[in-house]
Amino acid sequence: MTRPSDVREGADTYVIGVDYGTLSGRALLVRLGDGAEVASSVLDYPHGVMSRELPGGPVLLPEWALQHPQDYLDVLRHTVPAVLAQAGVRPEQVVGLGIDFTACTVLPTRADGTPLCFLPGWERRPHAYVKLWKHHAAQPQADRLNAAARERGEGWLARYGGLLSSEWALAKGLHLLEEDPDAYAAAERFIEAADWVVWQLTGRETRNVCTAGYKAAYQDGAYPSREYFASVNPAFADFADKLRGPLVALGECVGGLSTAGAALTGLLSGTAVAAANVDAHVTAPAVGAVGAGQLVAIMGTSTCHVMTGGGLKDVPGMCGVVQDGILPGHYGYEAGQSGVGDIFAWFVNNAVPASVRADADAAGVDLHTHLSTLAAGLRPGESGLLALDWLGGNRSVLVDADLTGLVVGLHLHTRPEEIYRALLEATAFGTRVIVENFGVAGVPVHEFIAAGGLVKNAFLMQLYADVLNLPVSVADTAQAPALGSAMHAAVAAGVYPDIGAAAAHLARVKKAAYRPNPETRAAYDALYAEYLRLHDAFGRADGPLFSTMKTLGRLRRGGGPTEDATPAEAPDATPAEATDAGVLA
Ligand SMILES: Nc1ncnc2c1ncn2[C@@H]1O[C@H](COP(=O)(O)OP(=O)(O)O)[C@@H](O)[C@H]1O
Ligand SMILES: O=C(CO)[C@@H](O)[C@@H](O)COP(=O)(O)O
Repeated sequence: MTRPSDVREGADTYVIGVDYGTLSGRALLVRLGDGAEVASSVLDYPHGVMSRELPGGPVLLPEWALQHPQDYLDVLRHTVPAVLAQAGVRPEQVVGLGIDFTACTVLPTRADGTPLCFLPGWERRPHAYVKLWKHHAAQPQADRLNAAARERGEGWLARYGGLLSSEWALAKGLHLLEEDPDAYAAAERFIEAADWVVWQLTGRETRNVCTAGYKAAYQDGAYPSREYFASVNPAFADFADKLRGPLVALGECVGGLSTAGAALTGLLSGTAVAAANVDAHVTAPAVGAVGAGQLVAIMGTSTCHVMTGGGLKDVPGMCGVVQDGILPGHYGYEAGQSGVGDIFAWFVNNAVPASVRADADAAGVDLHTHLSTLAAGLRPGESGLLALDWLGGNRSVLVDADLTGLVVGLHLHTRPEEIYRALLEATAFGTRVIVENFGVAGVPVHEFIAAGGLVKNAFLMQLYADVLNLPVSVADTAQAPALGSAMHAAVAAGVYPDIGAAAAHLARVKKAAYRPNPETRAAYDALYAEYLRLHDAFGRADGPLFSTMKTLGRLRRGGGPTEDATPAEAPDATPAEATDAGVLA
C-alpha cells in the first residue's frame, strides 16, 4: 500500500476523485502541485435510474427508483483509464483514489459483497437491486419507524430533526423486509453503494461515518437497538447486523487497491483508497466551507444543504446532525430538498408546448436556458403565480415524501416561462425555510455557497441571492464533489494531514458572486409570506389542508379516499404482487 511517507505534494503527483451522481459517474484527475483539474471523464449509467421497469421485466410502482450495481463498476472501468489517457499520466503517478456517492443509495448483498441482483434467480426481483436515494416507496415504513421511536423516547431521533426520512436506510430496510422477506433473509448485508464500491476496490468491507450517521441512525457509537427494531416488526430485530462492518473516518485510508481493484481501474495495486463519502458532504471542503455558518447547497437533481460546526443543536425537520459527519472533529448538519432540478426537468419534459421548443431550437439553446431568459424579463410577482416545490416530496423541514406540488394563480393568460419561474422561485423559498429554520434553532447561516449543476443558471443564482437576502458564493469548478473526493484521496494518501489542510490548498470558490438586489426585497418577502402560508396549510399535520395531498396520494395509489376505506379498485400493481411473484405487473 502507498504510505504517507512515500508520497508528497508535487508537480508530478496526482489524485483521482470519482463522483457517483444520480444519472452518471465521473472521474476527475487532480494535480497536487498546483491543484489543476487536468482531466475528467463521465459515464452515463447504462441502466440509468430504473423507475418504470427492470431490464426485460417487471413494471415498477411510481415511487420506485432502482439502480444496477454493475453500472458503478463500469464507471470505474471506463472513466479512470480515460482520465489517465487524456492527461498522459502514468498509474504510478496517482497516489490516491476517493469516491463519493448519492445517499442513501443502498443495496442488499451476500456476506462476500455479491449483490443479490447478480445472483441467478434474483434478476426479476425489484428488491434485489440498489434502492436509489430518491426511491420514495417507503413512506409508510418511515411513518411507523418514527412513531415507534417517539413512543419509546429514542434519544437519537432528535439528531434527525425528530423525523427519519423514507429515503434513509431504516425505512428502505423495513420496506425490503415487509415486501420481500426472502430477499431480506438472503441479504446478509444492507450496504450503501458508496461503501460497496470501496469494498470492490480494496477487498475490505467498511462503513463510512458519514452515511452510517446521516442515513442509518448511527449515533454515539451505536445503531438503534434490537428492541427498537423489533418494536416496529419482530422480524426486523436483526437489522443492525446487516449494517455491520468497521466504521471509517472521512479521509481515512481504507486500504490499498486490491488486485481486482487495480484491474478495474488501471491503477497500481496498493494505491491508497479513501473512505467513501456522500456527494453533498464531500463538496463542503471542495468549496472551502470548513467553518461554522457556511451553508453549502449542492444544487442538481435535488439540493442537499450541508454545514459544519456550531456545536450540537437539535434542529427540527433537518435531515441530521452527525459528529465527524462532514469534517472530523466537528458536528455536521444536513438538510435538503428532494426535488429541485428534477422539478425543472419535469416541467420542460411534460408541460412545454411545441412552439416554445421551436423557439429554443431557433435560438440554439436548451429549454432551461430559453425559459430562464424569458423568465428573467419578468419582475417578481408579475406572473401572479406561486408554487410549492414538493414534486419530489419534502425532505426538510416537513420530512414527508407524500407531499406534492402546487401552482396557485394560474390564469388563461399564463405563459410557460411564468410557470417555470414560479417553480424556480418555489425552490428558492423552500431553501429560505431551511435557512431560517437553522437560524431559529441556533445554527445561524452566514454564507450561502452553491455548487452542482444548477450553478450554471445565472438567473437562478441571482434569484436565490434575492430570495435569501444573502450573498451567494459559487463553486469555481463544475466538478465540486469529485474535487472533494480527490481531496479526501490526498488525505488518505498522507499528502495532507487533514481535510482542512487539503481544502486550504485545493478548494475552488468564487466568493459572493451574486449579491442580493435590494429592489426585489419587498416583493420577495411578500411572496415568501404567502409561500409560508401554503407551506403550513398543506404541509403541517395541523394545517387546514394537510389531508388534501394525503387523500390525493392515496387515490393515486389506488387506495380509498380515507385511510380506512376499501380501495376503489385494484391498483395496476401492488407491493403484495411484488412479494408473490417478484414482479409488479
Ligand atoms: N440551465 C438549467 N437550469 C435549470 N435546471 C437545469 C439546467 N440544466 C439542467 N438542469 C437540471 O439540472 C439537473 C441536473 O443537475 P446535475 O447537477 O447535472 O445532476 P446531478 O444532480 O445528477 O448530479 C436536471 O434535473 C436538469 O433538469
Ligand atoms: O441525499 C443526498 C445526500 O444526502 C444526495 O445524495 C441526493 O440528494 C442526490 O444528490 P444529486 O441531486 O444527485 O446531486
